[in-house]
Amino acid sequence: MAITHNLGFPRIGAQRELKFAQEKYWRGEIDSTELATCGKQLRSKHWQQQSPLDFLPVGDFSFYDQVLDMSFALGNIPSRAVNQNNANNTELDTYFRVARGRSSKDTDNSCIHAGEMTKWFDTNYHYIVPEFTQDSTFSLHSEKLLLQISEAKSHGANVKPVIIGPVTYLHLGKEKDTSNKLALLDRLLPVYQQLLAELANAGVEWVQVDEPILVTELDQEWKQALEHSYQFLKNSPVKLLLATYFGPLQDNLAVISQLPVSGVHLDAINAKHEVADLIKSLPASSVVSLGVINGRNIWKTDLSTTLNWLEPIANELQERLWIAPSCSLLHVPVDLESEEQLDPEIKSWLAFAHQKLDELTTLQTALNEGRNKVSSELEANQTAINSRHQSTRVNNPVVQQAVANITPSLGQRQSNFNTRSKLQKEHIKLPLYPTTSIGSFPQTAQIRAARLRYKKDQISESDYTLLMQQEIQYAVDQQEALGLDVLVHGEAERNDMVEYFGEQLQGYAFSQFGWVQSYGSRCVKPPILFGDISRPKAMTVKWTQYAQSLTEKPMKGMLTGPVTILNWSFVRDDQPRSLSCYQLALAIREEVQDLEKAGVNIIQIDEAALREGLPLRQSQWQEYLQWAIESFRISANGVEDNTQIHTHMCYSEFNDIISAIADMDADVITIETSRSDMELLDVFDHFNYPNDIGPGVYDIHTPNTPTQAHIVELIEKAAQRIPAERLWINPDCGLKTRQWEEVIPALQNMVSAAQTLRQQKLKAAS
Ligand SMILES: CN1c2c(nc(N)[nH]c2=O)NC[C@@H]1CNc1ccc(C(=O)N[C@@H](CCC(=O)N[C@@H](CCC(=O)N[C@@H](CCC(=O)O)C(=O)O)C(=O)O)C(=O)O)cc1
Ligand SMILES: N[C@@H](CCS)C(=O)O
Ligand SMILES: [Zn+2]
Repeated sequence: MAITHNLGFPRIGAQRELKFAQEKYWRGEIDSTELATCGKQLRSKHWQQQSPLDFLPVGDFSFYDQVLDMSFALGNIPSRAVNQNNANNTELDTYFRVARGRSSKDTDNSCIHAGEMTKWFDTNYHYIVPEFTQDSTFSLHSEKLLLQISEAKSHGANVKPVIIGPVTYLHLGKEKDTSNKLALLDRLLPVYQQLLAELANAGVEWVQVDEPILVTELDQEWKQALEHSYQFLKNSPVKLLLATYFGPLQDNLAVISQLPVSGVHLDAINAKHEVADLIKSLPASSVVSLGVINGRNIWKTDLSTTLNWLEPIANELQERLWIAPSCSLLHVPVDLESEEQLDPEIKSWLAFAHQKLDELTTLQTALNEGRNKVSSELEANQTAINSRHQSTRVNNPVVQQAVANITPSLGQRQSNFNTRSKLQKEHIKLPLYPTTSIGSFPQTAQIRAARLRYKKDQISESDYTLLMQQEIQYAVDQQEALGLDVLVHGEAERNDMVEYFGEQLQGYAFSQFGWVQSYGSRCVKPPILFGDISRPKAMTVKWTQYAQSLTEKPMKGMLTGPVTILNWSFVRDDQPRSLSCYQLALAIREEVQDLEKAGVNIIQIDEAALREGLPLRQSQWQEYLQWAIESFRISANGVEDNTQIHTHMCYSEFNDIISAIADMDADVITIETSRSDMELLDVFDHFNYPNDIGPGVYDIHTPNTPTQAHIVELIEKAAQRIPAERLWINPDCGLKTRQWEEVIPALQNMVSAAQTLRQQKLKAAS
């Protein structure tokens, strides 16, 4: 008898109800009761939808982030966020203050900095990093989880709370002083023990304890921490299902098999080859939960092939076999049925969260009652799988041939950087410390509303073009007035830096409602890469040309690079990622060349997700970097020497991959550095990185205006590491999430900082 369960359900809501409620609360348009009601309704709806499963997840809902929720449950709240001055301060306000730097009640815009945010393993979800000091203490605050357990039970459900395990929790966090966070483990474990006791009191039988760090390379001390922790929790009054996901266990399989837990969940999509060894290594009483439905993509599961593999395992394990998606469904959209505009053939190949759970229950019925009980479901599934395999829309021989014809020369510039740099200086006249921005300007409600009207056919294409041109004109005027040196068109016409390109490339499909949470209330709608990629026509040229027509200053063309498009799309599972990336590289190369032909002298190719896309295990980095860097080079290097190629990356910890970054050979790289006080530049200095660098001089994630003096200070620090002649001045990242009222004074200070430094340099020279 196989048992079904789910590791987590998307909480944002099929219509992004949670996002809209969060943002209304932050704007003061609804109160905390209304926000709580929205949360309760969503949870209730989601449990209802998961009701065919044997165990429902509880604790996967969050008003911002599940890691932050864990910090609150463990009483690990940064003291700066606890506002003692405000008697009306609620826990919700404190919570949002940690998440966002301020809460809806902080009308004074007080400068409490938000908790650091970083990506959740190799996904596009971002969590709030727990903070530790040597004085950190922990205390249990389980009220919210207990309340949700009783809510779930009122649905008559078998509940399975989901918590982040103690070792992963510590591993994910950051020491804010010189302490060693592992030393905190013994303070943390009693709180976990207390939590498990409270869950038992609430009638819980199983608790899912997530320890995804088990799919990463772990030092001996972290392996020991796992052993120590689960020995400590061994006599807990609930059964523990230790959940790992996102990859194989490799040498950690030996660790996990020694842990005294009642069950283990393995990602059987990415670690199918480890299933037999895991079963062998676990005690005969242990539950084996297999993640057999891919929780990271949107493709239908091949149910018959899965059953061929799973049936013997089910026979062997009997009631010890649990089946589930490979990981939480947080990373996929909610419901395919909402999609009305997807091509029916492509739609028939897809499964979102709802459909994945349907697949799971079909597998369960087939295993427990025989395939003939679900013969029509299996037949329909097989038809869809065959249709995808055989579709002529997937394969494009011309594209396949073009990839086969790739030679190293495609990734080579004509001359080396020194020669190019001289030519570019003659061609594009720029002052010392040239100022620029990263590309996007505020995506105002007006811009989004215009796009929505266009998508709903309420305005014509020409009206929409006109509206976007007005936005471009506005952005250009502002930049002229500010005195920036290299201008951008502002990206008003782009819904998202990846989806926008997906919408225009052949081989991509895109959804209407396929939203996935990226952080807090912010969502992305990853385009669906289903076939060979080609570019039917130019994608950005007319907007850039229009922008250039409005100014004498150089206008930077703005593209997203192949690696970032790949990493932030739902990708094919029928060919290696590297192959899809090369196809994207060829398409972007054509766009770069068209921009150059149209007279655009500076072209930025954003690779925001190149560093982020590194595999979880360092042993796989080289292989990834080889094809990723080559793809970037293919996209960028088909231009004349006097065309200047820029790239941009927001997450700029380059210590381990600086030679790969240098191999990209972009003429200019703009990076995020302001919060590190320019220390992230050390590695460029030590490596003698040869090309130009624009270290971000202010953090775009906060509404605070950087002062001119602070920017000057940062640039001076940068100039201690990189020769001034090779420095550019720009913000850390794009400005799409900011408002014009914030952008203007910040850029004013940035431009005047550059002017001050130029004058200082002149004086010093005379
Ligand atoms: C740099 N980042 C990105 C990542 N991944 C990407 N694919 N793209 C990125 O930029 N990963 C790492 C980071 C994550 N950061 C962000 C930052 C900001 C957002 C964000 O603002 N998301 C928006 C949605 C953006 C979008 O696609 N907008 C569309 C649709 C707009 C919309 O919702 N329209 C409403 C009506 C609105 C109105 O009337 O005013 C509707 O359709 O109902 C568009 O502009 O057309 C968000 O709101 O969450 C994401 C990740
Ligand atoms: N050109 C993009 C890069 C973001 S990482 C922007 O400015 O938004
Ligand atoms: Zn960026």
